[in-house]
Amino acid sequence: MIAAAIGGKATTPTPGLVASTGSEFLSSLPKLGIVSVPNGASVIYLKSRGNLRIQAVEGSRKTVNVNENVDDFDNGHAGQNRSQLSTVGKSTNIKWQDCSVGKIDRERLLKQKGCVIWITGLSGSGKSTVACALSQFLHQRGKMCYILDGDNVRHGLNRDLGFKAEDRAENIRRIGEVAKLFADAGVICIASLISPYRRDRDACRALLPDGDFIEVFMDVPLEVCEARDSKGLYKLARAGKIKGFTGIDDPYEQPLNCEIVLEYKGGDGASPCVMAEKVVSYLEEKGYLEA
Ligand SMILES: Nc1ncnc2c1ncn2[C@@H]1O[C@H](COP(=O)(O)OS(=O)(=O)O)[C@@H](OP(=O)(O)O)[C@H]1O
Ligand SMILES: Nc1ncnc2c1ncn2[C@@H]1O[C@H](COP(=O)(O)OP(=O)(O)O)[C@@H](O)[C@H]1O
Repeated sequence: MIAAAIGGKATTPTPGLVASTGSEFLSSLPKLGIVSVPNGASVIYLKSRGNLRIQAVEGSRKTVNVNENVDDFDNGHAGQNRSQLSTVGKSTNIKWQDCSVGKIDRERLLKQKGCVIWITGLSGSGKSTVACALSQFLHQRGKMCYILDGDNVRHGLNRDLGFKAEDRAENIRRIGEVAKLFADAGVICIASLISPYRRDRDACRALLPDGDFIEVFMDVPLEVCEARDSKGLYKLARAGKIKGFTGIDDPYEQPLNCEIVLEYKGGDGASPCVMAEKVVSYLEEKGYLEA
C-alpha cells in the first residue's frame, strides 16, 4: 500500500516527490521509514504535513539517487524522530544526532528565516555582482547572510573538481548541501554559480523545505555576457583555448519555473542594485526577513 501511494506499480519514485494518502493510513505509519517498491528499489520516506515525502531511493542494482534530507518540516528541528540506524549512500549503520536547539530557535535569535537564494546564469551575467549587492543590502538591514560563489568554493572545498559534466554536477551538489546547512543555521545563503544543468539545480531544491529554495535566473543574452568578458574567458573559449565553456561549447539549461528572473534590459533599469532590491522585496514579501 505504501508502494502504491509513493511509487505506483512500475516506476521508481524520485527524491523530493510528495505523495498524499489517506489520513488513517498515514497515521499508522512511522514518521520515517523504508519500504521496497515492486521493481526492487528501496524508498526512504518521511511523513511531513499530511504527506509522504520521498527522501532517498536506492535501486536493487545501483543507487538511483540519495538525498539525506530528513529534516522535520513540521517543527523545523532537523532530524527529530530519526532514532534508527540507517544507510545513506555508502555510509552504513549511521544514526542522526539530534539537539534540542533547532532551526526555529536559531531563526528567532537572528530574527530572520534561513533560506537559499540560488543565482544561476552564464559566466558574465552578473551573478557575483548581484550576490554582493544583495549581501550588502541584507547586512545593512541587520540580516545574516553568506555568499557561496562557485569561483570561490572552487578555491577550497571543490578544488578537486573541473568543468566536465560530472564535476559540475558534483560542484553543484556539494554547494547545495553546504547551502542547506547554512539555511538550517538560520542564515540567508546566497549561492552564486553557473549551475548549468536543470536536473542538478532541481536536486538542490529538493534538499530544502518548500519555499526555502529561491531560484534566481540571470536572464542575460550570451552576446551581452561575451561583450562584457571581464575575465577574458570568452575570448579564450572562442579561440579554442578553453574547451567546454558554458554557452560556447557546453550547454546552459535555463530554468523553467524559477522564483525570480533578473532580466537584462540595457540602460539604467538593469543595474545590479535594482536587481538585488527585487530579491530583497521577494524575501520581505515571503516573510524571510523576520522570524
Ligand atoms: N569551462 C568553463 N565553463 C564555465 N566557466 C568556467 C570554465 N572554466 C573556467 N570557468 C570559470 O569558472 C567559473 C564557473 O564556476 P562555477 O562553479 O560557477 O561553474 S559550474 O556551476 O560548476 O558550472 C566561471 O565564473 P563566473 O564567470 O563567475 O561564472 C569562470 O570564471
Ligand atoms: N547589471 C549589470 N549591468 C552591467 N554590467 C554588469 C551588471 N552586472 C554585472 N556587470 C558587469 O559584468 C561583469 C561580469 O559580472 P559578474 O558579476 O562577475 O558575473 P558572473 O559572476 O555571472 O560571472 C562585471 O564586469 C560586472 O561589473
